[in-house]
Parts: sequence; C-alpha cells; structure tokens
Amino acid sequence: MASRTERARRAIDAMKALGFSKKEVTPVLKSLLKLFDNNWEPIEDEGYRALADATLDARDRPQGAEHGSHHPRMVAPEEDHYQPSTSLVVRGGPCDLDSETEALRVKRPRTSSNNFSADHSIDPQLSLSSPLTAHKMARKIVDEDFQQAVFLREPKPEPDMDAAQSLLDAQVGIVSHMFNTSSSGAAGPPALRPPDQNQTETSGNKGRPVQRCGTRRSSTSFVEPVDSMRKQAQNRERSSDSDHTAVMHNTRAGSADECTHQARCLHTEIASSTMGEVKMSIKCNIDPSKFRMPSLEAVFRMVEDKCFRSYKSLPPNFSIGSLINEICECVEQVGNDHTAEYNIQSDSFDNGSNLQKEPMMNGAALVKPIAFISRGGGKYNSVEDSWILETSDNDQANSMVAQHLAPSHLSRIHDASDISRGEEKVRISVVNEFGSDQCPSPFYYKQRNLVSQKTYANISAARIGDEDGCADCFGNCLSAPVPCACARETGGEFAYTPDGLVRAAFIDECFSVNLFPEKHRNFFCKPLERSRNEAPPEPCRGQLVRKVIKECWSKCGCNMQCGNRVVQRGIACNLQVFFTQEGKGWGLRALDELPKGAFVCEYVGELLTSTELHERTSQKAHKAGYTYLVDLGADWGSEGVLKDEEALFLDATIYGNVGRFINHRCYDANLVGIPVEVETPGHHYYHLALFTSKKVEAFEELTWDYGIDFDDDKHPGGAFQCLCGSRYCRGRKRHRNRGKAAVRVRRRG
Ligand SMILES: C[S@@+](CC[C@H](N)C(=O)[O-])C[C@H]1O[C@@H](n2cnc3c(N)ncnc32)[C@H](O)[C@@H]1O
Repeated sequence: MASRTERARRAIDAMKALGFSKKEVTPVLKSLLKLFDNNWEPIEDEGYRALADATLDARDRPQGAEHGSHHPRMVAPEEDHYQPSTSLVVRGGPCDLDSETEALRVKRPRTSSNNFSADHSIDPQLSLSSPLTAHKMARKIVDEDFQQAVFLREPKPEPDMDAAQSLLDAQVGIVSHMFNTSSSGAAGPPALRPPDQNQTETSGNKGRPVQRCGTRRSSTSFVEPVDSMRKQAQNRERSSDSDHTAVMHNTRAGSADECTHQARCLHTEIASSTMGEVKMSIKCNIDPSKFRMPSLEAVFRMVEDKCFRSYKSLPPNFSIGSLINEICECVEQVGNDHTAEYNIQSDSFDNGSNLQKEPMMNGAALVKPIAFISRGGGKYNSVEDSWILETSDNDQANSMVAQHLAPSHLSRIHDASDISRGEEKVRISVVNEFGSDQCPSPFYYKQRNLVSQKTYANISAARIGDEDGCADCFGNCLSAPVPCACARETGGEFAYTPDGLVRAAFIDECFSVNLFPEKHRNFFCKPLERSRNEAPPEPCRGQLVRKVIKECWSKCGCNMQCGNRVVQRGIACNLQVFFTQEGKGWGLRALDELPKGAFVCEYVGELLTSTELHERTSQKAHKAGYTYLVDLGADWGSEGVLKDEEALFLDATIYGNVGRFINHRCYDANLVGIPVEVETPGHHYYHLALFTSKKVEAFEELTWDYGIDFDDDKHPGGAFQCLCGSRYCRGRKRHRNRGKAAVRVRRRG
C-alpha cells in the first residue's frame, strides 16, 4: 500500500497533467480527504475524477471559463463560418420552443489553453435576429411539420416480454396521444394537446382503441374502388401500348426511372392533368411466360402481409388502400407547396408531349421508398442531390443512404413497445410515466448513418487497403497471441476487453480529453477555405486530437464475433426512451445496470457536409427542429486546406436512432462519445459511439455532455435552459451568477 505522501504526490501529478497547479490542488485534496475520512479510494477512482471536479469547482472562475465543452456537440445550423472542430453542439428544438432561446450561437475555439475569455464568436449576421424571431420562426415551421398525425401505439403484449416490458404495459396502457398543430410546453415535444374523444378509433378486428396524435386533413384525393382499379389494370394489361409513361392528356409528369437495378420496379411515374387528376404508375419487371394478371385486392393483401412482417407492427387499420390515400394526400400537399425546395417541376403545364424525364425529386421519394430504401446494394444516381445506398462488403458495418425526405413526410407512427421498429437487435420501449399527452416527435428510425452522395466521406470497401485491416486473422482477434494491425490505432493494444467493454484507462483518457480539451488540442490545420467567400477565412484555432477506436471489419479475416467489433454489432443493452421529470423532454435510460466502458449506442443521423447543412438549414422547411445536430469536425489528421465539404455533421432530425434522445449533462455525464472507425480509414468520417464513463445503475438516465457553453451572453438566444441537475451545471451557475436569459453553445476546436 502506498504511503499517504506517495498517494498525495500521485494525485497532484495526475492533476498537473490536467493543468492544475499543486497550489490549487493541495487544499482541495485536503478537504476531500477530510470529507472522505481519509479514504483515498473515492478520490483516486475514475482517474481522480472527484478531485478534478472539486478542483474545478474550487476555482469558481468567472463565467466564460473553458471547461466542460466536450468534443461532441450539437450545432447551430445557421452557422456557416465553419471551423474544423471536434465538438458537437445542440440547438434548442421542439422540446424548448417556448423558452425563446431557439437560435444557438457558436463561439470559436480558444487559441490558448489558459485563455478563458470568449475570444471569438460567430458572425452575428448568421444568427437569427432575435430569440423571439427565432422562436416564432421555429414555432411556425414546427407547426407545419407536425400537421400530420403521429401515432404512439399500444405495445403488443407478447409471451416473451420481460418484466420491464410488463411494466411498460402497465405504464403506457392503451396509449393514445394527440398532436395539435400549436406547440406548447417548454420541455416536451411540440404540438401536443389532450386526447380528443372524437378522434378515438376502434381498431378494426383487433378491437383496440387507438387515438391519433394529431389532426388530420381531409383528403381531397381519391382512391378508386378496388374493382375499378382492377379493371384499369386489366385494361392496361390488354393495351398494346408499351410506352413506359402513363401519361394523361394535357399532363405534366415526373418519373423515377431507377428503382435500383436489383429491384423489380423499373420506374415510378407521376402525372397530373389540368382536370385536377394525378396519376401515378409503377412499372415492374416480370417474367411474362409465367405471369397471369392478379387481382389488385390479392396484391394489396400480400403487400400488407409483407409490411406487417417487415415492420412487425402497423396501425390496426393499416391497408394499402389507405396508404395510397396517404400518397395522394402527400402529392397534393407537396404539389401545392410551390416554395418547397424539393418540388422541382416548373409550374407550367405542357400538353403531354414535353414530358419531364428527370425524376421528380420528392415525387420519386414519395412513391418509391419501399423499393428504394429497403433493397440494399443499389445506387440511385440519376438525381444529383439524391442519397445513395452505398454498396457494402459488410452488411453490418456500413452506413445506409437514402433520399432526403422533407420533415413534413416524417414517419407518423411510433411503436411504444419498440421505437426502432425491429431495426435494433433489442426492443427499445417508450414510456411516459407522468401520463401527459405526449409522444416523441416523428422521425425515421435508422440503425446506421445515412450518407449523401456529395459527402466527402467516401465510404466504400474499395478505398480500404489491406493494410487497414487484418486479412490474415481468424476467429477472434482478441485471442490472438499478438494484437493485429487493427490495434495499431490504439497503441498496439485493443481498446476493448474480452468482455466487450472499453478498457477503463482508455475511457478515462477520453473523458479527460473531453473535460480538459485545452490540454489536449494539438493539431492546427491551415486556414479554412470557405465555399462562399462572404467573409475572409479565419485562421484555424486547432482541433482536438481525439482518441479513436479502430474496429475490425469486412476486409479483416476475423468473424463478426471478434472482440474488436463492438459498435458495428449494434446496441446490445436494454434501453428505454422515457419522459423526463425535470422538463428536458424525452430521455434515454438503461433497464439494467451497466458497467463502466459498456457500449450504449451510436449517435446516428444523416451525414452532411457543412455546405449541405447550410443548404438544408437555409431552407424554410428545415429551419426548425434542429435539436439533433452533431458536429463531427473535419479531418484532424489532414494538414491541407480544409474545404467546407470536408467538415461533417450528423443530423438526426429526420433519420436517427435512439442516440437522439440522450440529454445533456454538464461535466459528470455518465456517457462519453468516442470516435470509432469501421469502414473508413483516417480521421475524417467515423462513428460517434457512446460508452458508459462509469458504472450506471438500472433506470438511471443516460447523459452526455454536449459541450455547451451557457455563459456566452454575447449572442441572445441559444440552446436551452440547462436542467441537468449536475452539481457542476454550467447553466445553473450562469443563472445563479448572472441571472441572464441568453445562452449559447460553444464551439470546440
Ligand atoms: C438531442 S435532444 C435530446 C432529446 C430531447 N430531450 C427530446 O425530447 O427529443 C436535445 C434537446 O433536448 C433538450 N435537453 C437536452 N438536455 C437538456 C438539459 N440538460 N436541460 C434541458 N433541456 C435539455 C433540449 O431541448 C435540447 O435541445
């Protein structure tokens, strides 16, 4: 056992490494020893975390101090003065619409580790003019986005349900919530209103009452009776006209000719007439030698069965007929919105001779998502801005890509028994123990990131050289006598233990990098070249060089059970989305105790370049709801001039996984974000994986420090009023010390 003096010396050395002087540490150490009855363990635990926390607290430094902004952070979308960064910034969103702190401001990273002043701030012109304006704008747009109903479905009792699931049943009961189109509540999802008896439905043959979470517009479209459709189909069958267009007289039309080469669907088309009719057609490839025209009824029944099997659960009264009705509604809505950026057709009608052969961006997305998204391996290249499903050598590991859908077309169904709708290996339930009429805002659950065609992160197996993997390995790399090449990134030792946990020392280092980034930043790139030269490029303030885990992947010889493949195997712990009591909206928790270093989930979203982000957020339709942006930074390994498109962001607003529900906690969050490389070498694109930074109790909320600086009051508006409850809460201190309403997000570099 080391002596007291030796232990004190070690503690002071550890603190020195983090930038504390002996002078400031010594009195804190003495107080802690007194507090813990001369017990050193709580002080030495987790790399002297308690000591570091207490020393920080003791500093009681002025607002604007550096600490606490971690590399993962969420982003103010208006920001286009991009500086490569390794932080993530959260922007106030649906959950805090009433707080009038909608627009975030981003502060530049510091140049000096000891400079705690707000040395740089974002161009005020990039910000919304006032928090109130921002708030109103956000409110308006979110209202628009939530015009459509959202269903939170009753969980289906199943024989294999565990105790937690039973609990969920008891808590959720027959869930029935109603979204209103006006937002309310500072902390909850937007647009909520109490259930309305009039909108209660009894679910067809299952007899379960389900209330809709929202108002529904009456449809002005129509769906023809099945008989009539059948006749039409038969007529088409008889028709000798093999022209692939289904054009009505005096029409304009759009088509989507490339429903992936693997799919049977050759293309979909949409055409409208001046008579106010819209016709959509789907052309399929069949083998004529065997084919006999089926009844549409039989086809619909089969599709319904398939949907049910694929998506595990569907609204009780789901039918292809109603789906077609929905499509008609969407056609009308999109077609009527002439300002929508995704509506690329000209307003002039032609007489049919001038058919627009280019796919109609959103029309295509609307009529072919099933063929388009679910059939892997295809490329949809004909629309320049489309999203590509990259071919992958590794089904498990790679990111998915899909067309971008406007928020107004978000999935309107949440399954309370599993919000992932079967995408994850484990069910992720949703509970609201406070009985309020709320359910999470609509989004598409995706297990993997979606990557745009333009995105600089070129994710393809061909780009990975053999030297980036361990082709000669077999079985489990962790059992090999000598660590393979995949351990090179982590200093020749795998980051994971045989139990699948990140090594404690590795976690501590990552946590320390996040906690004291100014002590670790050591990479400076050349000035950033902006795509639009509205302002002179500013000098790079350096980026945090972060610890990275490199996992084995499909070019490696090992198998999927290899101990160096944790993140790519997906979520393994039992998680639950729950409504927080403190007013933070929805949060995430684990149903079981988790040891330190356990993988919880990845932060999944659409991978965007800063240019794409700017394009997206400058669109009226996308302005609001950007609560879920994460800044991945630019390539911190590159010494070249970084372009805007080399800076990457994850946007989980429309597509995301359960990571989007993780709330912020200042300093002592129980999760830490670690970059994990799977399919790309280098430090540009990576998976942002969240691991426990300490032991987490069952049902304890999982939190992550977004790296928000709540002290920047130069810019009004900002993130949200922090309700994290941490003893070290930066937001609370700010309120206590200054009592000002403005908050901001700090950009880390
Ligand atoms: C990534 S989302 C987290 C999930 C979110 N609570 C929800 O209901 O969807 C970030 C948003 O959650 C809310 N939030 C997260 N952490 C918070 C905190 N510590 N205090 C208050 N609100 C918080 C804020 O509205 C923030 O913009």
